[in-house]
Amino acid sequence: MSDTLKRAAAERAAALVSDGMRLGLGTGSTAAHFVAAIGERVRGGLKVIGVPTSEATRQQAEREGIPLTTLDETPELDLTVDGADELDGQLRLIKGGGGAHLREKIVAAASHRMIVIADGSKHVETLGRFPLPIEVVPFGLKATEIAIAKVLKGSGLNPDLRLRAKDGNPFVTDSGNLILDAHLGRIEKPDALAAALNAVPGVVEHGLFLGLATGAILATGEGLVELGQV
Ligand SMILES: O=C(CO)[C@H](O)[C@H](O)COP(=O)(O)O
Repeated sequence: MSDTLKRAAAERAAALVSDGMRLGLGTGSTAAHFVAAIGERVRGGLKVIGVPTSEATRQQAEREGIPLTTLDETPELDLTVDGADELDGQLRLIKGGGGAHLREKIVAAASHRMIVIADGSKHVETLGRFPLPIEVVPFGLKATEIAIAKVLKGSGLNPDLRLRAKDGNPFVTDSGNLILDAHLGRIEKPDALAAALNAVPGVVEHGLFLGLATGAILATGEGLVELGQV
């Protein structure tokens, strides 16, 4: 997706923000355009507070001069704007390509509205082409991996799990955990899979976001397309 399209979706989302809003600030290259657009509006006098979904977003928001808070101080948010790796027609998402899905999901769940900003190519018929990120605690990694593989097999899915790496080392999340990326191809029953993964000890959070997004702004070559309530 070109940066211009990402920015267009982000700027449309930023236009939905008004004074006094408590915002969840997403993570990733598309969300970064939203944070930049909000920063510009804050410098122009907009009064908002934000909860960042990652350390990277926190640093960007601080540079932009966006006042920040935490979910401990502000447990209820008006609007979260975040990117996604995939979304389907029911606004079900795969997130976590940037490894931030644990905080992203907590922040989205604390928000009255969650708007996804993404390019049109992320809109799919069936989720699963993008590998599903599963965040696990480092303790007992092998046992947890075996348990997840059993769940995948039991769900009729290929248990192709790969430990995410960065610069030759295991990728470590902001919360000190590891990520197993599940290369599934198609997820026909996301609700059942989400429930089964949630039941595995050692799984902290997976990247299936079900019933959280309330709207989406998709940037396509032909312009912006809106899904759900925007
Ligand atoms: O879930 C995410 C990070 O954990 C991102 O929102 C997702 O990876 C999309 O990123 P980008 O906008 O860079 O394509």
